[in-house]
Amino acid sequence: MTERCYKLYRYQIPMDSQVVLRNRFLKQREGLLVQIRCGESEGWGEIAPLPEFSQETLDQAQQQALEWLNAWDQARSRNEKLSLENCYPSVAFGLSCALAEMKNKLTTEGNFNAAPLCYGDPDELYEELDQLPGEKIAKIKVGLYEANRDGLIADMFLEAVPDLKLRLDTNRSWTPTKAAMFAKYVKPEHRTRIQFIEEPCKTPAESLQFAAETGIAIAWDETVRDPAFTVKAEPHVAAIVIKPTLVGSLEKCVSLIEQAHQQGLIAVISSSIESSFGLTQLARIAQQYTPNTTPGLDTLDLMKVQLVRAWPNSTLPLAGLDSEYFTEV
Ligand SMILES: O=C(O)CCC(=O)c1ccccc1C(=O)O
Ligand SMILES: [Mg+2]
Repeated sequence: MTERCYKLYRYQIPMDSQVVLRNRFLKQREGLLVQIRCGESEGWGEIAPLPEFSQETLDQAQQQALEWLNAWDQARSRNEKLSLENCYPSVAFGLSCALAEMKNKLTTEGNFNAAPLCYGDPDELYEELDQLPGEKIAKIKVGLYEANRDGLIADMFLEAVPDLKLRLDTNRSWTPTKAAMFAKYVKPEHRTRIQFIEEPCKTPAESLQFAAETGIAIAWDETVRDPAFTVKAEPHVAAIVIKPTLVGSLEKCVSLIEQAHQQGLIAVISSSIESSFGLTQLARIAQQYTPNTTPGLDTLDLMKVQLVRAWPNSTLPLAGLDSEYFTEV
């Protein structure tokens, strides 16, 4: 009989003091690493509900993960499978990753060419773009300042860097009037190099209307997590953004990716501010399932330390399971 065992490690790491999530500062990032072992095979995953975005709390996720693992152990001893269907998204994602790793279903190669993320200082982005290998693609958070300023900045980048493609993210913050102000400052000949704006307006209908009026492509992010969401090709919709920690199991994410590709849409694997452990696993998922798309994973530098697995070329210190950041559950 194969011996099965599992362990949870809870982590808490300090963040850059500047990180704001919706309405609050995120001073610490907390989550769990899960290890499962079946005989000689071992797999790991990260379960890290994101405050302000996930419905579940970390305590709820931890309890559910323990219950599932216990039930899984029993089910496996009867040679049965146990579904992740009814688990919280963060739990389903972390556990499905651990299972996939254990079964050697996840490639070891990763796509670490994440799109550099810019929160507003253009000079920082110029520097990063200079050093970017391959496709020149960057992401700017907009909707935080005035819409005409956002438009000016986007247009300036597109003018200054002729092979640059931009992703913009408004997080549903513009009214139709503000969205129109933004567009007014982006010259029509530059608009095709906006790969997409994620959720420009407060509602999907307004975002579609904006895209139709301006010819600027959009992408769904928040909308993907709407229980009623289905993948469908619509005019000016270029992409769906998939944040696995907020979406669910690897299988569910892969199904969304396949549906997107069938409909001619880009699927972008993106961060929910996981630790370097989770981010490197997301880079591997991106490499395996969206090999031609730059993932949105440039969030490691919001943290002060990396955990267990290092992101290539990151200068942040790497802490192990025996470090002060971990407690075994
Ligand atoms: O998508 C990316 O490139 C980075 C991740 C990101 O922007 C994000 C990370 C956590 C929560 C929300 C968001 C967002 O898309 O607004
Ligand atoms: Mg977004």
